Amino acid sequence: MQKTSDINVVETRALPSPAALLSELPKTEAQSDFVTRVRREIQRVIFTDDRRFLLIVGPCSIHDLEAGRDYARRLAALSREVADRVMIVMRVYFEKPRTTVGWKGLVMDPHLDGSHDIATGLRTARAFLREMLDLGLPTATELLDPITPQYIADLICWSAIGARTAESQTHRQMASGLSMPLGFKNGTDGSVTTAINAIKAAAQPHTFLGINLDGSASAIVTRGNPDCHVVLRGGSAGPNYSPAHIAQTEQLLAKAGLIKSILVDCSHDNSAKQADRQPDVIRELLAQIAAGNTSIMGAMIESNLAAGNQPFPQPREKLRYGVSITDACIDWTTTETLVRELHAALAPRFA
Ligand SMILES: O=C[C@H](O)[C@H](O)COP(=O)(O)O
Ligand SMILES: C=C(OP(=O)(O)O)C(=O)O
Repeated sequence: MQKTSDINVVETRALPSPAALLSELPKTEAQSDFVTRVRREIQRVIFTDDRRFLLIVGPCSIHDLEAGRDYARRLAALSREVADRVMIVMRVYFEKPRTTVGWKGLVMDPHLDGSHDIATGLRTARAFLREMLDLGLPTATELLDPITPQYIADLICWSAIGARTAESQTHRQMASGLSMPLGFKNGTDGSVTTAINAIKAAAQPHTFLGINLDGSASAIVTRGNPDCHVVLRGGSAGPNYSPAHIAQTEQLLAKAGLIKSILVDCSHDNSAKQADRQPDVIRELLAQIAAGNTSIMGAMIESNLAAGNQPFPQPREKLRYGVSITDACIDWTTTETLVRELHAALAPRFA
């Protein structure tokens, strides 16, 4: 008989079940309380009465755990310093969507060598998230593969669905069952309607295919996630954080019956992938806030210990410490100065 399936499948490798990983690396009561409290605080910043500015900041991707810890310790200290006006959440991104191909993040390839040891990737991600929470640092990530959340989502305070997947029904369904506030990016073509449609879809109940905690194929039945918002990240036509773009997004949100709450990603097409333009984007947002804007509730910045990025793949021992292997970032000193500037500029709001 002719073979009609698995023609292009080389191998299937069994993974530990989510339940096995959760029991190997359980969360403590303190971590659970922290995640619950932070999610509630973020929800209040997005939708109700917490007037702090939500700042999602950190590396484009985590590839070196020691550098990630080094960055996190600095960010935790800075976060305590500005906590009265700025709510800092660290980008702890383990899954990277690619325009064509490239390294897909620590979950998919933790050894950075194309061996794709996903079991180790999931274990590493979970262990690292626990460390972040123990530092008192809220966690943000992009959820890309629809199975990954079963292994790590209990340790995540805020998540993103990226520009390449905001239009995907699979991701909207997944979002409908997630327990944390979540930002949908506008499409890579700049379409904000994509993100708005995603918010509407994710708020509804869904039933879809997934795995349960034991790893068995299951129909997952969700309630709908009411805590989703728009993230403006620019698009193929250029940036979308100008007063005119913000006003247009407010109108689209109002027309859809959604709250006018917008987070601006200062990176990606909002800075033409020139990382050092990100401070200017923050300054423009601050100018709009000073002029009376109330819909901009936060921003995202790609930042690392050192500026820029470095070519990848290349031998691990040749990688420069604290430098991104995905998108370029601003360095720590620039980040620290910018966050303090943001904190100072927000003083009138709390006077
Ligand atoms: O944030 C990361 C990147 O912009 C995204 O993963 C796409 O990267 P690529 O265009 O280099 O594949
Ligand atoms: C991939 C990312 O962003 P976007 O989906 O906006 O390209 C990201 O924030 O890492």
